[in-house]
Amino acid sequence: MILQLGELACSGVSVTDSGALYDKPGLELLLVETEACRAVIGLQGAQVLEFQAAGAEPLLWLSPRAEFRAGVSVRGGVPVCLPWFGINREDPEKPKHGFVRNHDWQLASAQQSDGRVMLDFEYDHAGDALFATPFHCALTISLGDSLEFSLKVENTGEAPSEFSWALHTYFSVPDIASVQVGGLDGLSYLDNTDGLARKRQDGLVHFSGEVDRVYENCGPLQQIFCGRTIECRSDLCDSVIVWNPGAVLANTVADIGADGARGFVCVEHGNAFENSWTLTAGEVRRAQLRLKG
Ligand SMILES: O=P(O)(O)OC[C@H]1O[C@H](O)[C@H](O)[C@@H](O)[C@@H]1O
Repeated sequence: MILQLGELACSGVSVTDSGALYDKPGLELLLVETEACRAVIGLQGAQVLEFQAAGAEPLLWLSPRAEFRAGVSVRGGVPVCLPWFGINREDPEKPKHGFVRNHDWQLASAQQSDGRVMLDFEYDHAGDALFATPFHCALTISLGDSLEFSLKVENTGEAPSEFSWALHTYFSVPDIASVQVGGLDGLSYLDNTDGLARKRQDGLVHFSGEVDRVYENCGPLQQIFCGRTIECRSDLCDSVIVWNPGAVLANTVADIGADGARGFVCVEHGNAFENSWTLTAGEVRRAQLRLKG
């Protein structure tokens, strides 16, 4: 069953829009305000835009230059990249990071229990020229003292198909120059700033300019050290992508800007490249992510 927003009757959750919250009309949003947290979620892309647990700093970065327009991904929060991550390997002309981040999802349910708000979003793709395989995906977003995601993807077509994806989290940090990312030591990664050359991570990840790396076959825990420690715990997310454009590249991106890159680090969880999922006809796969800090 799909909820019409007007029927939403979950305590702590209200319907608003980007005009009311950011003075930039264009997108419908949900505002979650409970004793445990405050969060903003866009119907477009089922994208969490803000999350702040009670007594903690804001977890996510939302660009002050973000656009709120139908069909355009909002810069910040947690965009969902799917059914392919990054540049489409068969046709680089196709939109980067797939298309589900640029379309409205359906809200299937909203409930509050044990102090957490749970929002169930669904997205159905019929199969088209962009991606021939029809699929169904469901994303449960759980909001309490942590921000949690549970993603399910189902191949509803009649032939096997490859899916790659990521929860592309923008974490808010005071200054990228002093950020370090842990939990990736000893892993090999594909360096997207060097033609996807395969390299090996030695110790913590540091930032002194553009960093764009895909780590494969990762463990379940990464940490972001940025004055506080943010913990990312995942289940069945074998790829971790670490990205910051650095000031030079950021200056060429309208919705970031040269000074914007200082304030965030992307540590993205999913399954891409070698870890992409091949789903047979009717097959369902799931993955989880929990963010706390
Ligand atoms: O600008 P977008 O399409 O949202 O992509 C933003 C970034 O996402 C990922 O982290 C990729 O690894 C980067 O190469 C890309 O630039």
